[in-house]
Amino acid sequence: MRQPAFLQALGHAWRGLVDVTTTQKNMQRHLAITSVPLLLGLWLSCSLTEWCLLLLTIGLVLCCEVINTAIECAVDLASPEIHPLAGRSKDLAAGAVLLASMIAVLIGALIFVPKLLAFIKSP
Ligand SMILES: Nc1ncnc2c1ncn2[C@@H]1O[C@H](COP(=O)(O)OP(=O)(O)OP(=O)(O)O)[C@@H](O)[C@H]1O
Repeated sequence: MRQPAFLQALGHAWRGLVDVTTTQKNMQRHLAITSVPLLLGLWLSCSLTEWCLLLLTIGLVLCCEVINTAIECAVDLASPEIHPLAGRSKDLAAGAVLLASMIAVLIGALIFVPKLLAFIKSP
């Protein structure tokens, strides 16, 4: 029996997530680093708003990495040989990941540094 179109699309999207997680070292690094703010958030009792901000920024970085990988695949297919535009396209996609990561670090610092300082100063 054929699956409904929505379930099929969900299956394709899930396959993409499994692909990027199992094949991309950078995605594995992002996922490993993600455990740091999650554990800090639990330990330092983040508020609901802070959790929303943390999850949004983590999601932003992970989504950028998925899109970066998709662009790399498409560029490799369209231009397996060296071409300035192919290089530019990959650099731009990687730049998006870097930008999202820098914003994530900044937001993490804004949330956790005051909490850590208060923890250190507390008797
Ligand atoms: N076809 C190409 N033409 C010109 N430059 C390229 C080409 N492919 C890759 N490059 C250059 O090499 C860099 C690294 O590309 P590569 O495909 O190895 O991605 P990567 O950064 O190693 O990503 P990942 O580690 O996620 O696979 C690109 O950012 C780009 O500057």
